[in-house]
Amino acid sequence: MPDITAFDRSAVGTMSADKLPIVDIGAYLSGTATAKDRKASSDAIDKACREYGFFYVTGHGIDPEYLESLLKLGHEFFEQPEEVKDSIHIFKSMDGVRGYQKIGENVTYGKRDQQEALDIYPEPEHPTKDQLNGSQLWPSEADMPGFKATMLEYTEKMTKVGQAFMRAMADALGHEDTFAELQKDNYWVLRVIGYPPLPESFDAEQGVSCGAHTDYGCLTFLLADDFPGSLQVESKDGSWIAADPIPGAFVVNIGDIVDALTSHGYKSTYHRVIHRGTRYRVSIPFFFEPPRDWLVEPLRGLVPEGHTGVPPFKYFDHLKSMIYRHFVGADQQLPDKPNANELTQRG
Ligand SMILES: N=C(N)NCCCC[C@H](N)C(=O)O
Ligand SMILES: O=C(O)CCC(=O)C(=O)O
Ligand SMILES: [Fe+2]
Repeated sequence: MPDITAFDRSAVGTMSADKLPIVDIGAYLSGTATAKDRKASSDAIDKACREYGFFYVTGHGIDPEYLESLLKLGHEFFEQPEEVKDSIHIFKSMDGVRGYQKIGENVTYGKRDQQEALDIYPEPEHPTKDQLNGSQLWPSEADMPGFKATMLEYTEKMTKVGQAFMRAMADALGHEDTFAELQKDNYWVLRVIGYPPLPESFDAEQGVSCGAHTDYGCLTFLLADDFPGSLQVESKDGSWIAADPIPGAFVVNIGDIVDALTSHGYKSTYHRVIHRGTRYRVSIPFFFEPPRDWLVEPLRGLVPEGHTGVPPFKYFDHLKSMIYRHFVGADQQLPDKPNANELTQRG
């Protein structure tokens, strides 16, 4: 069980003046970079993954205007009439999780998040009612022309950036074979989130914009409207660092899978959203994931002496167990995170 009482994650808490590091992935995407360029890049990535698990990424090669247009599409989606959004509500999807969720229907550690959202997953070859195997619900072409094509195109572009990141990590950590497996048939999750501002005086005990959590996959690439202070990252001393957007950069964080693989060497860090003010905020996290049927095993040589590492688990089981506890009405006991504390308990 994760120790979520170690810090007071529900209260607003102390903010830190610390800033997240900036790393450049360009050397892993360009055909002309030298081995020296790649070394500089992978060293910086290694340091950022160990110290923060959260950083800014430049050199990804994705056009800033295109990214702006995606955020605009996100706004347009949430501005649709309630009936349009309801027509693709998750409760209407085959597997209960692909589509729209209203404000308060998302739950993090038992508290309702003050956000609405659209969850998008890869379309299975043969959709069924099995968990995470349904058909994706999309806004109709009449309501939102081009929305589906644009979002799917974005997942393709981001999968390539995620794979470049895996190459940088392989260079930093060794284990080329494992990292080669993490660069093909990658699963992904795309979430479009809308946050109305919290009321002037809100009770954190009743839930914030998004409660503190870690992400479940390999890497999260976040695209978000520029609202300083809204996204906050937990630092080692328990204070919160503002992960304010930087133009042209993604905010990137390590997820549970890379955390487990590296025996917590690369950290999946708790983060949360407390969005205040007067304007509506949209964010679009792209979750870069392992292949669907991947078995996660701690990498040899990275398990601290005297420990056994996180016991092997199936990535997709982890994803399903996390996803199906997210929504109102679901079983709301605290999820068992494979990355939390297990290492020291089993050592
Ligand atoms: N697919 C992902 N990672 N979605 C983001 C999760 C936000 C926290 C979630 N309600 C929780 O309870 O963990
Ligand atoms: O909206 C944000 O800035 C972050 C959202 C997030 O952490 C998530 O959905 O996993
Ligand atoms: Fe997150």
